[in-house]
Amino acid sequence: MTSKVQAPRCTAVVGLGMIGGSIAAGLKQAGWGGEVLGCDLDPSELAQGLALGVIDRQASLETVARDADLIVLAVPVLSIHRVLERLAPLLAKRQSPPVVTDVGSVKRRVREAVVAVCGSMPGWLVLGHPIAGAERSGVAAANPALYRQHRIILTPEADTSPEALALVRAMWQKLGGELLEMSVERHDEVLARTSHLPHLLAFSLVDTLALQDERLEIFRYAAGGFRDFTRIAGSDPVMWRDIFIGNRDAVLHALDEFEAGVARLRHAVEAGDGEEMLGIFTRANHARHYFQTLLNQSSYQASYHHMEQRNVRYRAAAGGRVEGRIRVPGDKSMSHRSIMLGALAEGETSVEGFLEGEDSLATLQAFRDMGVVIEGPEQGRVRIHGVGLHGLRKPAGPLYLGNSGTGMRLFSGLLAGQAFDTELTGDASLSKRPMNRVADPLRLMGAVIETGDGGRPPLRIKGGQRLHGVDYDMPMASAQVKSCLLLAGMYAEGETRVREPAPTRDHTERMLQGFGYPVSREGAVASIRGGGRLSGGKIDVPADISSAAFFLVAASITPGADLVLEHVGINPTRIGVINILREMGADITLLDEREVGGEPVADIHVRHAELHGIDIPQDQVPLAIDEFPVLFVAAANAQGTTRLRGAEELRVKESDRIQAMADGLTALGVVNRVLEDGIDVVGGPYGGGSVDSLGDHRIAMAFTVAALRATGDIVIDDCANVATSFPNFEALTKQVGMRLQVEVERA
Ligand SMILES: O=C(O)C1=C[C@@H](OP(=O)(O)O)[C@@H](O)[C@H](O)C1
Ligand SMILES: C=C(OP(=O)(O)O)C(=O)O
Repeated sequence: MTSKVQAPRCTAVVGLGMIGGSIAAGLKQAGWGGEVLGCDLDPSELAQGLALGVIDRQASLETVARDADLIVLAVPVLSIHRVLERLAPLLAKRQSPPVVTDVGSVKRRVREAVVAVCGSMPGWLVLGHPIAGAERSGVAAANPALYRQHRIILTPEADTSPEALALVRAMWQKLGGELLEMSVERHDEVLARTSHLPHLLAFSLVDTLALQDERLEIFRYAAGGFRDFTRIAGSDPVMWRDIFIGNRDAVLHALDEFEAGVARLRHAVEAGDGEEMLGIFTRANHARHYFQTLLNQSSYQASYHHMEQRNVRYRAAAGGRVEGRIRVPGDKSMSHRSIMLGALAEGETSVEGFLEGEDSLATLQAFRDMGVVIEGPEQGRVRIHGVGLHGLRKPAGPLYLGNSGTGMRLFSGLLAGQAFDTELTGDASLSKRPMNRVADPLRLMGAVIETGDGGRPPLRIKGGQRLHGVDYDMPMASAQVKSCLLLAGMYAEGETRVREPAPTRDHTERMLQGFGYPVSREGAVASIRGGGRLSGGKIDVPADISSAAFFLVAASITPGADLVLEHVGINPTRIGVINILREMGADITLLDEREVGGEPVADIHVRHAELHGIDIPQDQVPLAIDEFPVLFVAAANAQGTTRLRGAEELRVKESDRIQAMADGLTALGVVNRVLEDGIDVVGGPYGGGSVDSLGDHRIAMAFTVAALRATGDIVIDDCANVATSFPNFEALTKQVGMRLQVEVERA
């Protein structure tokens, strides 16, 4: 309970069934304080509640109205009207009314009942609904843990009293619930879809089968599927009758949507349309997995669903070892591109080594939203049923790209050439990142794009535009901008030419070629002609050198370290981190160099070495752009000063990476000096401390590595986004001997 709210002297539960009983029992068990009264029409329920210790005292409604400071109405929805008719005049006699709340599964109907009795919604009444239940009913089934880690929806009105709301929130928090607030209308729509419709289907399926088979013979054979699907048909019939009467319109609307969906599937089954079935089943399968991980909460999902944020805190204990052989997850840049080109290709594309991180999963989901059938991912394997360059369908809503700058910038190019309008959105971090770098050149090509304030997301892209090739000089060295324009170039008339001020990663060019789409390169210019086609094939995504970088530095700075990183992509436009570390004195050897699907790959052997500070060569900056956070940690462990210049791009990544790293290093006692386009880091011993990753995955991982040589533990806040690029980071750190503990707390 929050410290401001005083627990009431007397809490009353009116309606002592399973739901009300669980509230009473939970409050008593959690030490809510004061007396807990039970009130029910059925004297045997009350007697049982008393015998079981669920309540302290049985009470009439008159006693409740006189004594209670908090009243929970846990009666069926259609009985609320009747209870209020008796309760309201009794409460009117009190000087200050108690706080009243309810637990009904439909809210509009309850509000109507309140208004009918009281004339308007009183400020002391807070409507609520715990999303928890069980098939058993009656106080004997009361479970004090029923609400723990379950969602509790409150639907306060504009004039609900803040004190009343705070008390009801405190009660649910005491019971372990997780609170959400929304409007009455939204609640009823959401619940119609997520709860009422599935119950309706379960009741109906069991009833239909039971009627067909009077001796219920069929149920003897009913296996897991039937059992799982129909479990909820065992729920309380009276409660559910009330819910369907109470939420009639929203339920009918949900049922209409469902019938349309069933009709589509029926048609596919009738026509033997395997492709359509696969589409429906893979989308459903994915949605189901996604839903299951929702409660585990990554920030991607939390911000999309406007859920209570959690702070994932890393506690990296000082010291540790770095040894063994590991394979870090698949390359993020290539994973995004494999889905994009696979979806736009003709024929199937199978991908291995796909990064199952949130950024690339957001890209995958966006194509599903545009009608592309994608099987997997399962252990890095994905099969994409390409629809061709003109086969995408208009998505039903905005495409949500989470934390991913690459996603948003590459999508803007390929969507500028589609026949339909789209909107691209992202999380809080992505919503602050500059998008004019793609919107401006795309407009030169004839695209129509609106950005949010200051050239930030969301991006609204108008479809049906005729694009034409341009000759574009990029003002910054950005592979995302280059890739965006090359993708748009496939839809443009004539040739699109992009000149880069310094070489940047060339995965788009390589992969386009691999899909049979010609791209030419003369010096600093990459060019493409519109009107070609992509043909699907196989893609092997190597391990991501940007993820390997954390372990390259970890091993380099840790005495005795000896580590092999397997199957890492060593594309020359990505190996700045190796070049820079070697120049600092690192002991890094490439083993078994080979080419896999058009990309060079090697196992990387790295051992501890004494590092020394250097002036980082400017031509290496774009080739190591994502690796600087952890390179600064290498610098903190080197003899002398390491100087970085020409890296202003670091200021517009998931965080301002120059400032975020400088602040964290300073907190540990590492001397540094910040410049507009870089930083000086002075090597030397440093301590532990608290740092904020600012929700930036690479800052979080960099400070985890720093702990290997710190004299105290490093605590890092806001680390959920590590899952965007490196979902098994924690497991791999443990595997090599680092000492990372992950804690999750409600923010
Ligand atoms: O094209 C890509 O896949 C990427 C390009 C780089 O961004 P910029 O193009 O902004 O430099 C990099 O920081 C990002 O992580 C991935
Ligand atoms: C900058 C990065 O990614 P993005 O731009 O795709 O968000 C990164 O992964 O470091």
